Amino acid sequence: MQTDIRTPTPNLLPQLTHARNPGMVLDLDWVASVQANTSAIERRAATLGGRRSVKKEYQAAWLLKAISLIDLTTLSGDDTPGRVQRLCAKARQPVRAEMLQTLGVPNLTVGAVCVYHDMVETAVRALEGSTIPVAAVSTGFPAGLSPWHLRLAEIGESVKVGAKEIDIVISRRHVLTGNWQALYDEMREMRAACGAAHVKAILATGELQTLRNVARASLVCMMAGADFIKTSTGKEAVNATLPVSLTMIRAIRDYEARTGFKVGYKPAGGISKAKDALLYLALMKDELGHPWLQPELFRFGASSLLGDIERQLEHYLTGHYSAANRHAMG
Ligand SMILES: O=C[C@H](O)COP(=O)(O)O
Repeated sequence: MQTDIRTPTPNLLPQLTHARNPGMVLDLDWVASVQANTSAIERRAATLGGRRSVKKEYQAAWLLKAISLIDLTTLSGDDTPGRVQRLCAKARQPVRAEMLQTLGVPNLTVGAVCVYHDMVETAVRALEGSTIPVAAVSTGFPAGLSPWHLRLAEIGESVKVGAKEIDIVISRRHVLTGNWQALYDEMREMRAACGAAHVKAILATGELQTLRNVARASLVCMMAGADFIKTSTGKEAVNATLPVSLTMIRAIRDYEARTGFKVGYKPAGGISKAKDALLYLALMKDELGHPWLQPELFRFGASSLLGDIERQLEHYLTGHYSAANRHAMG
Protein backbone atom coordinates (compact mmCIF):
# COMPACT_ATOMS: atom_id res chain seq x y z
CA MET A 1 0.00 0.00 0.00
CA GLN A 2 1.30 3.46 -0.87
CA THR A 3 1.85 5.94 1.89
CA ASP A 4 -0.36 9.00 1.93
CA ILE A 5 1.99 11.98 1.70
CA ARG A 6 -0.51 14.48 3.06
CA THR A 7 1.20 16.28 5.90
CA PRO A 8 0.77 19.68 7.56
CA THR A 9 2.73 22.68 6.35
CA PRO A 10 6.40 21.90 5.77
CA ASN A 11 7.80 24.06 8.53
CA LEU A 12 6.02 21.82 11.03
CA LEU A 13 7.96 18.73 9.98
CA PRO A 14 10.47 17.55 12.60
CA GLN A 15 14.01 18.96 12.37
CA LEU A 16 16.68 16.38 11.78
CA THR A 17 20.03 16.00 13.44
CA HIS A 18 22.21 13.12 12.40
CA ALA A 19 25.85 12.12 12.76
CA ARG A 20 27.97 12.65 9.66
CA ASN A 21 28.80 9.42 7.82
CA PRO A 22 32.45 8.66 8.70
CA GLY A 23 32.74 5.84 6.15
CA MET A 24 34.21 2.43 6.86
CA VAL A 25 36.81 0.05 5.52
CA LEU A 26 36.07 -1.18 2.01
CA ASP A 27 34.12 -4.42 2.32
CA LEU A 28 34.53 -6.09 -1.08
CA ASP A 29 32.40 -9.09 -0.10
CA TRP A 30 29.48 -6.77 0.64
CA VAL A 31 30.04 -4.95 -2.67
CA ALA A 32 30.15 -8.23 -4.61
CA SER A 33 26.93 -9.41 -2.95
CA VAL A 34 24.95 -6.37 -4.18
CA GLN A 35 22.55 -7.14 -7.03
CA ALA A 36 19.82 -5.09 -8.69
CA ASN A 37 16.67 -6.74 -10.03
CA THR A 38 16.19 -4.39 -12.97
CA SER A 39 12.74 -5.58 -14.07
CA ALA A 40 11.36 -5.43 -10.49
CA ILE A 41 12.84 -1.96 -10.01
CA GLU A 42 11.41 -0.74 -13.30
CA ARG A 43 7.98 -2.18 -12.46
CA ARG A 44 7.96 -0.41 -9.10
CA ALA A 45 9.13 2.84 -10.72
CA ALA A 46 6.34 2.60 -13.29
CA THR A 47 3.69 2.41 -10.54
CA LEU A 48 4.99 5.65 -9.03
CA GLY A 49 4.13 7.67 -12.13
CA GLY A 50 0.51 6.53 -11.93
CA ARG A 51 -0.10 7.41 -8.30
CA ARG A 52 -2.75 9.96 -7.43
CA SER A 53 -1.19 13.33 -6.69
CA VAL A 54 -2.00 15.33 -3.57
CA LYS A 55 -4.30 18.31 -4.18
CA LYS A 56 -4.97 21.85 -3.03
CA GLU A 57 -3.48 22.88 0.32
CA TYR A 58 -1.68 19.56 0.70
CA GLN A 59 -0.07 20.02 -2.69
CA ALA A 60 0.88 23.61 -1.85
CA ALA A 61 2.49 22.43 1.41
CA TRP A 62 4.49 19.78 -0.39
CA LEU A 63 5.59 22.22 -3.07
CA LEU A 64 6.84 24.59 -0.37
CA LYS A 65 8.71 21.66 1.15
CA ALA A 66 10.21 20.93 -2.28
CA ILE A 67 11.48 24.50 -2.56
CA SER A 68 13.34 24.15 0.74
CA LEU A 69 15.11 21.11 -0.74
CA ILE A 70 16.35 22.63 -3.99
CA ASP A 71 20.02 23.14 -4.74
CA LEU A 72 19.30 26.10 -6.98
CA THR A 73 21.80 25.61 -9.77
CA THR A 74 23.48 27.41 -12.60
CA LEU A 75 26.25 25.50 -14.38
CA SER A 76 26.65 27.17 -17.73
CA GLY A 77 29.67 28.30 -19.67
CA ASP A 78 28.08 31.72 -19.97
CA ASP A 79 27.44 32.22 -16.23
CA THR A 80 28.22 35.77 -15.14
CA PRO A 81 28.42 37.39 -11.68
CA GLY A 82 25.14 39.15 -12.52
CA ARG A 83 23.33 35.89 -13.24
CA VAL A 84 24.68 34.32 -10.05
CA GLN A 85 23.65 37.36 -7.99
CA ARG A 86 20.12 37.16 -9.40
CA LEU A 87 20.03 33.44 -8.65
CA CYS A 88 21.12 34.12 -5.06
CA ALA A 89 18.38 36.74 -4.67
CA LYS A 90 15.95 34.07 -5.83
CA ALA A 91 17.46 31.59 -3.37
CA ARG A 92 16.83 34.02 -0.48
CA GLN A 93 13.29 34.69 -1.60
CA PRO A 94 12.22 31.87 -3.90
CA VAL A 95 8.62 33.01 -4.28
CA ARG A 96 7.13 36.52 -4.26
CA ALA A 97 6.94 37.89 -0.72
CA GLU A 98 3.17 38.41 -0.70
CA MET A 99 2.62 34.82 -1.82
CA LEU A 100 4.87 33.50 0.95
CA GLN A 101 3.00 35.66 3.48
CA THR A 102 -0.34 34.30 2.32
CA LEU A 103 1.01 30.75 2.44
CA GLY A 104 2.29 31.32 5.98
CA VAL A 105 6.01 30.70 5.29
CA PRO A 106 7.55 34.20 5.05
CA ASN A 107 11.10 32.96 5.68
CA LEU A 108 11.28 30.13 3.17
CA THR A 109 14.60 29.71 1.31
CA VAL A 110 16.07 27.05 -0.99
CA GLY A 111 18.48 24.38 0.32
CA ALA A 112 21.64 25.73 -1.33
CA VAL A 113 23.00 27.53 -4.37
CA CYS A 114 25.15 25.36 -6.65
CA VAL A 115 27.74 26.88 -9.00
CA TYR A 116 31.12 26.30 -10.64
CA HIS A 117 34.21 27.22 -8.61
CA ASP A 118 34.66 30.49 -10.45
CA MET A 119 31.31 31.76 -9.13
CA VAL A 120 31.67 30.58 -5.50
CA GLU A 121 32.95 33.90 -4.13
CA THR A 122 30.22 35.84 -5.91
CA ALA A 123 27.57 33.51 -4.50
CA VAL A 124 29.02 33.56 -0.98
CA ARG A 125 28.97 37.36 -0.99
CA ALA A 126 25.46 37.50 -2.41
CA LEU A 127 24.20 35.14 0.30
CA GLU A 128 25.89 36.91 3.21
CA GLY A 129 23.62 37.18 6.26
CA SER A 130 21.57 34.15 5.19
CA THR A 131 22.09 30.53 6.22
CA ILE A 132 22.00 29.30 2.62
CA PRO A 133 25.16 27.31 1.84
CA VAL A 134 27.04 27.52 -1.44
CA ALA A 135 27.78 24.22 -3.16
CA ALA A 136 30.58 24.01 -5.72
CA VAL A 137 30.79 21.37 -8.45
CA SER A 138 34.33 20.16 -8.42
CA THR A 139 37.02 17.68 -9.50
CA GLY A 140 36.93 18.46 -13.20
CA PHE A 141 33.12 18.54 -13.39
CA PRO A 142 31.39 17.16 -15.42
CA ALA A 143 33.74 14.48 -16.87
CA GLY A 144 36.14 14.23 -13.93
CA LEU A 145 39.10 13.62 -16.19
CA SER A 146 41.48 16.42 -15.24
CA PRO A 147 44.81 15.53 -13.53
CA TRP A 148 44.24 14.02 -10.11
CA HIS A 149 46.24 16.62 -8.17
CA LEU A 150 44.25 19.38 -9.86
CA ARG A 151 40.96 17.70 -8.96
CA LEU A 152 41.98 17.65 -5.31
CA ALA A 153 43.34 21.21 -5.48
CA GLU A 154 40.04 22.40 -6.95
CA ILE A 155 38.20 21.11 -3.88
CA GLY A 156 40.62 22.97 -1.60
CA GLU A 157 40.22 26.21 -3.57
CA SER A 158 36.43 26.09 -3.40
CA VAL A 159 36.45 25.37 0.32
CA LYS A 160 38.93 28.22 0.86
CA VAL A 161 36.59 30.76 -0.71
CA GLY A 162 33.58 29.61 1.28
CA ALA A 163 31.90 26.60 -0.35
CA LYS A 164 30.23 24.58 2.39
CA GLU A 165 29.31 21.72 0.11
CA ILE A 166 31.33 20.10 -2.66
CA ASP A 167 29.73 18.07 -5.45
CA ILE A 168 32.49 15.82 -6.77
CA VAL A 169 32.33 13.57 -9.84
CA ILE A 170 33.57 10.01 -9.63
CA SER A 171 35.75 8.32 -12.27
CA ARG A 172 33.19 6.33 -14.23
CA ARG A 173 35.90 4.04 -15.57
CA HIS A 174 36.52 2.62 -12.07
CA VAL A 175 32.90 1.46 -12.01
CA LEU A 176 32.89 0.20 -15.58
CA THR A 177 36.04 -1.87 -14.93
CA GLY A 178 34.90 -3.03 -11.49
CA ASN A 179 37.88 -1.40 -9.80
CA TRP A 180 36.12 -0.78 -6.48
CA GLN A 181 39.37 -0.24 -4.61
CA ALA A 182 40.29 2.65 -6.93
CA LEU A 183 36.82 4.18 -6.59
CA TYR A 184 36.98 3.86 -2.81
CA ASP A 185 40.48 5.38 -2.63
CA GLU A 186 39.60 8.38 -4.81
CA MET A 187 36.37 9.04 -2.92
CA ARG A 188 38.19 8.78 0.40
CA GLU A 189 40.82 11.31 -0.70
CA MET A 190 38.22 13.68 -2.08
CA ARG A 191 36.25 13.50 1.15
CA ALA A 192 39.41 14.26 3.13
CA ALA A 193 40.14 17.26 0.88
CA CYS A 194 36.65 18.62 1.66
CA GLY A 195 37.41 18.80 5.40
CA ALA A 196 34.34 20.13 7.18
CA ALA A 197 32.53 20.82 3.90
CA HIS A 198 30.01 18.13 3.06
CA VAL A 199 30.70 16.02 -0.01
CA LYS A 200 28.14 14.87 -2.54
CA ALA A 201 29.34 12.06 -4.80
CA ILE A 202 28.00 12.40 -8.34
CA LEU A 203 27.82 8.95 -9.90
CA ALA A 204 26.80 10.07 -13.42
CA THR A 205 24.43 7.11 -13.46
CA GLY A 206 23.54 7.61 -17.14
CA GLU A 207 27.09 6.45 -17.92
CA LEU A 208 27.27 3.45 -15.58
CA GLN A 209 25.44 1.01 -17.92
CA THR A 210 23.57 -1.11 -15.34
CA LEU A 211 21.55 -0.64 -12.16
CA ARG A 212 23.85 -3.15 -10.48
CA ASN A 213 26.77 -0.83 -11.22
CA VAL A 214 24.74 2.06 -9.81
CA ALA A 215 24.00 0.08 -6.62
CA ARG A 216 27.62 -0.98 -6.15
CA ALA A 217 29.04 2.47 -6.89
CA SER A 218 26.56 3.98 -4.40
CA LEU A 219 27.70 1.56 -1.71
CA VAL A 220 31.43 2.10 -2.33
CA CYS A 221 31.03 5.90 -2.20
CA MET A 222 29.14 5.60 1.10
CA MET A 223 31.81 3.26 2.50
CA ALA A 224 34.36 5.94 1.58
CA GLY A 225 32.45 8.57 3.55
CA ALA A 226 30.13 10.35 1.08
CA ASP A 227 27.64 12.63 2.85
CA PHE A 228 25.29 12.47 -0.15
CA ILE A 229 25.10 10.36 -3.26
CA LYS A 230 23.87 12.23 -6.34
CA THR A 231 22.66 10.82 -9.63
CA SER A 232 24.01 13.08 -12.32
CA THR A 233 25.84 16.18 -13.41
CA GLY A 234 22.90 17.28 -15.57
CA LYS A 235 25.27 17.01 -18.56
CA GLU A 236 24.90 13.28 -19.33
CA ALA A 237 22.51 12.10 -22.06
CA VAL A 238 20.39 10.42 -19.32
CA ASN A 239 20.18 12.08 -15.92
CA ALA A 240 17.96 11.43 -12.87
CA THR A 241 15.36 8.67 -13.38
CA LEU A 242 13.01 6.89 -10.99
CA PRO A 243 14.59 3.41 -11.45
CA VAL A 244 18.04 4.84 -10.71
CA SER A 245 16.60 6.69 -7.73
CA LEU A 246 15.01 3.54 -6.31
CA THR A 247 18.32 1.73 -6.68
CA MET A 248 20.30 4.46 -4.92
CA ILE A 249 17.70 5.00 -2.20
CA ARG A 250 17.69 1.30 -1.38
CA ALA A 251 21.48 1.34 -1.20
CA ILE A 252 21.18 4.20 1.31
CA ARG A 253 18.65 2.17 3.32
CA ASP A 254 20.91 -0.90 3.38
CA TYR A 255 23.90 1.19 4.37
CA GLU A 256 22.00 2.72 7.27
CA ALA A 257 20.70 -0.69 8.36
CA ARG A 258 24.23 -2.10 8.52
CA THR A 259 26.21 0.90 9.79
CA GLY A 260 23.67 3.14 11.52
CA PHE A 261 24.73 6.15 9.39
CA LYS A 262 22.35 8.15 7.25
CA VAL A 263 23.53 9.30 3.82
CA GLY A 264 21.69 11.94 1.81
CA TYR A 265 20.25 11.63 -1.69
CA LYS A 266 20.33 14.18 -4.52
CA PRO A 267 18.58 13.44 -7.80
CA ALA A 268 19.80 15.95 -10.38
CA GLY A 269 19.40 16.75 -14.02
CA GLY A 270 16.16 17.13 -15.93
CA ILE A 271 13.87 17.59 -12.91
CA SER A 272 11.96 20.67 -14.00
CA LYS A 273 8.28 20.05 -13.21
CA ALA A 274 6.47 20.45 -9.90
CA LYS A 275 4.64 17.15 -10.42
CA ASP A 276 8.00 15.34 -10.75
CA ALA A 277 9.19 16.92 -7.52
CA LEU A 278 6.06 15.58 -5.78
CA LEU A 279 6.81 12.10 -7.12
CA TYR A 280 10.33 12.21 -5.74
CA LEU A 281 9.11 13.38 -2.33
CA ALA A 282 6.53 10.58 -2.22
CA LEU A 283 9.27 8.12 -3.14
CA MET A 284 11.55 9.37 -0.36
CA LYS A 285 8.75 9.19 2.18
CA ASP A 286 7.74 5.68 1.08
CA GLU A 287 11.25 4.25 0.99
CA LEU A 288 13.22 6.14 3.65
CA GLY A 289 10.75 8.12 5.76
CA HIS A 290 10.58 11.64 7.18
CA PRO A 291 14.29 12.17 7.98
CA TRP A 292 14.96 12.18 4.21
CA LEU A 293 12.55 15.05 3.67
CA GLN A 294 14.94 17.53 5.25
CA PRO A 295 17.67 19.51 3.46
CA GLU A 296 20.29 17.68 5.53
CA LEU A 297 19.42 14.46 3.71
CA PHE A 298 17.66 15.34 0.49
CA ARG A 299 18.18 17.87 -2.31
CA PHE A 300 16.93 18.35 -5.81
CA GLY A 301 19.74 19.43 -8.15
CA ALA A 302 17.77 21.66 -10.47
CA SER A 303 18.10 24.84 -12.50
CA SER A 304 14.49 25.37 -13.60
CA LEU A 305 12.28 23.42 -11.15
CA LEU A 306 11.68 26.44 -8.92
CA GLY A 307 10.03 28.37 -11.76
CA ASP A 308 7.43 25.66 -12.33
CA ILE A 309 6.74 25.27 -8.61
CA GLU A 310 6.20 29.01 -8.33
CA ARG A 311 3.70 28.88 -11.21
CA GLN A 312 1.78 26.06 -9.51
CA LEU A 313 1.68 27.96 -6.21
CA GLU A 314 0.45 31.05 -8.01
CA HIS A 315 -2.27 28.94 -9.60
CA TYR A 316 -3.23 27.57 -6.19
CA LEU A 317 -3.55 31.11 -4.80
CA THR A 318 -5.15 32.88 -7.76
CA GLY A 319 -6.66 30.19 -9.97
CA HIS A 320 -4.53 31.46 -12.88
CA TYR A 321 -1.24 30.44 -14.45
CA SER A 322 1.25 33.13 -15.34
CA ALA A 323 3.68 32.84 -18.25
CA ALA A 324 6.81 30.80 -17.49
CA ASN A 325 9.00 33.78 -18.43
CA ARG A 326 7.66 35.65 -15.38
CA HIS A 327 9.63 33.16 -13.25
CA ALA A 328 13.11 33.54 -14.69
CA MET A 329 15.88 32.17 -12.47
CA GLY A 330 18.96 34.14 -13.28
O1 LIG B 1 23.18 19.40 -10.41
C1 LIG B 1 22.34 19.99 -11.04
C2 LIG B 1 22.08 19.83 -12.46
O2 LIG B 1 23.17 20.21 -13.23
C3 LIG B 1 20.87 20.64 -12.88
O3 LIG B 1 20.35 20.09 -14.04
P1 LIG B 1 19.12 20.81 -14.79
O4 LIG B 1 19.69 22.05 -15.39
O5 LIG B 1 18.69 19.79 -15.79
O6 LIG B 1 18.06 21.12 -13.79
